Formats: sequence, structure tokens, C-alpha cells
Amino acid sequence: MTLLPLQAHHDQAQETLPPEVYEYYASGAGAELTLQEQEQAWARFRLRPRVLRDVSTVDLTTTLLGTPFSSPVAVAPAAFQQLAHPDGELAVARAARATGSLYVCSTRASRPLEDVAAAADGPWWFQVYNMRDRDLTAALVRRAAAAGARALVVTGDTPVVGIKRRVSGTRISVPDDSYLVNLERHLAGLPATAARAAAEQDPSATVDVVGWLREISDLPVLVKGVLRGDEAVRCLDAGAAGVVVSNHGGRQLDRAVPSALALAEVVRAVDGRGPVLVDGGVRSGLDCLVALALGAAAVLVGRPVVWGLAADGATGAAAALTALTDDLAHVMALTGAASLAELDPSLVVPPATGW
Ligand SMILES: Cc1cc2nc3c(=O)[nH]c(=O)nc-3n(C[C@H](O)[C@H](O)[C@H](O)COP(=O)(O)O)c2cc1C
Ligand SMILES: CCCCCCC(=O)C(=O)O
Repeated sequence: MTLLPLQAHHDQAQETLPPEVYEYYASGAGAELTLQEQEQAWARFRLRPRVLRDVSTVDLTTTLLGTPFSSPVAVAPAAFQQLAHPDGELAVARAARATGSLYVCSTRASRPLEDVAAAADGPWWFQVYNMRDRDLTAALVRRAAAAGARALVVTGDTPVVGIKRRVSGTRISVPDDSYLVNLERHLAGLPATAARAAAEQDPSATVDVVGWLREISDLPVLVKGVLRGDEAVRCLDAGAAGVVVSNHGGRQLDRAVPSALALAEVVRAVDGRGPVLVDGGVRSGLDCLVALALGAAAVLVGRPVVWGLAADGATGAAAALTALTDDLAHVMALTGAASLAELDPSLVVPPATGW
């Protein structure tokens, strides 16, 4: 069940955004089966609460790769936020700062990286698309590191961009001032079409990209888009500091397993070698609770933050994060957990069939 403020932001965004922008954000790949199942999958878990515990205060503080945060609810990387609100990524970074949440900035940010970093004014991570032009990728990564990014999140599930049928009727055309804002200085002289081609994801990339990113940045690297235990281990063996269980919000491979159903296997396989974060369809404190109890170190949210941004800029994005965090605290109290350390898999009954 989606929390009321999140639903209200969504409805307002749907009413006010240009239809092609709304569809770009809302849509999933193919027949949107993964998109639809994603939210429902969290609700298929059942809870086994503890009783008579002191839950007069619920502590949601956590630490990710050595950095403390006020809440385990974090902002997923999402492209082209200026299409939702003129302040775009600046507003979302400010929202994350206001709520003490981790902010992950997309390679496809539509405001200059350095300005986003200044707006974040605290710990943030940079999501990497490994682009056809490796020098361009390197230049962006170095800029992110210089601007204070504390980790890189390389997205592994997007060797090519998923086809969104809903969008094709009203195909979004991202204006150059949003698309190229972070790229053009590295591609001086190239016409816009060639610049966009250079910036496409490189489908030949392998897991070796993890070592390369570490080398050029000196930052820890997490791999996003992992849905299998064996693949998580492969990423860690290649030098990853952690993984993000994700199917890209149902926007890449339709019929990919919902993140909720992949999480436990990945946590087991990772076996404490690094943090496992998760995203996809998280719309309530109960969804967060299940994820954290299954072993997620943090829960990323994508569309709810974008809807909040569209509805009310930084205030709306912060309201979405606060609503999820407050709801998490409430259901943790009902579960008998006063801190994140008291969440464990014994609190959760998985769906009977696995499906
Ligand atoms: C509009 C939009 C743009 C996105 N852009 C990126 C991106 O640039 N890089 C990336 O790794 N993931 C991107 N994602 C995927 C999100 O990081 C995240 O995996 C997904 O949105 C989580 O699902 P949720 O929207 O149901 O919370 C995007 C998602 C949306 C909805
Ligand atoms: C038009 C290029 C789309 C880049 C991918 C952004 C993304 O990850 C997403 O929309 O999802």
C-alpha cells in the first residue's frame, strides 16, 4: 500500500507534468510485468513481531561505508530531474540533506555535478553509466570525486536501454540543456547528436569496470542491478564494496524478478562482505521494514522522490523521504524493534511459494 503523501504527490505530478515527462518517469519496460509485480511483492511477506519491548524511542540511524545517516531510506539515482522541477537534482540533494539521507546522483543529472554536490552539502554517492566514450566516463567520475562523492554506484543492468512501450507514443525528447549539461565541456566541438552517441552506455562493458573505476577514483564501488547471489559474488570478487539489488524500477528487463524476491538470496551470498542495498517498488514503512529485516543495509526510493519533487520541489522530495522514514519508525515499534540492529530475518515470513 502506498503511503498517502506519496500517492498525493503522484497524483499531482500526473496532473501537472507534461504527459511525455510523466510517462517517462512512470513507465516500465515491455508489458510492465516487473513494474506491476514489484510493489506487490513486498506485500507478500508476513511479519512475526516481538512483544513487550521498550520501543518508546526508535533509532533509525545507520552507517553506510563508514558514513553515518539519520535514516536507512535513501534517494535512488534518477535521470533528468530538471524535467520534473526547475531545481531538479539541486532540490533532491537539498531534500536528502534535510532528512539526513543518502543521496545518489545520476550520471544523467540535468544540473551541473558541482552544483549538485554543493546542494547536497554532505555525503553523497555518484551513479556511473559506463559510456561508449571511456574518457568521458573517466572525466565525469573524476569530477564527481573532486566534488566530494564518497562512493560510486556503477549500474550493471543497463547495457542497452529498456524499451518502454508507453513512452513510444509520446517519445520524450530530453532537451540538450538537460542532457548535455555535464557532458559538453568534455566533448567540446562535437555536435549534439555525436555527443549523445558518445554518452550512450557501452554494451561491451564487463565486470572489469569495477577495478577500473576504483583505480581512477580511489573510491569504493558498488554494483547496482544485481538480482542473483552468484552475480553479487562475482562483483565482490572483482573488487566491489557492495551491491544494490535492483531491476531498475522495472525499466530494463521486463519479467525480471522483483527485488523483494531476490534480496534474501543476494544477502546470503554476500555473507557480510559488503553492504547490500535494495530498491524497487518501496512505497511504505512496511516495505522498508521487510527489506531491512531481510538484511538490506539501506532502501533506495526512486519514483516517490521524483513525484515529491514534481509536486513541491525540495519540500516535496523531503516530505516523501520523511513520510517513509516516519512510517518505518512506526511499524518498527509495532514489530518490537527499537533500532535497525534489532531487525533480522526471523521477523519475516517469506511468500509460501517463493512466488
Ligand atoms: C525516471 C527514472 C530515471 C532513472 N534513472 C536512473 C539512472 O540514471 N541511473 C540508474 O542507475 N538508475 C536509474 N533509475 C532507476 C532507479 O535508480 C531505481 O532503481 C528505481 O527507480 C527504483 O524503483 P522505484 O522507482 O520503484 O523506487 C531511474 C528510475 C526512474 C524512475
Ligand atoms: C535517454 C537516455 C536514458 C538514460 C537512462 C536513464 C535511466 O536510467 C532511466 O531512464 O531509467
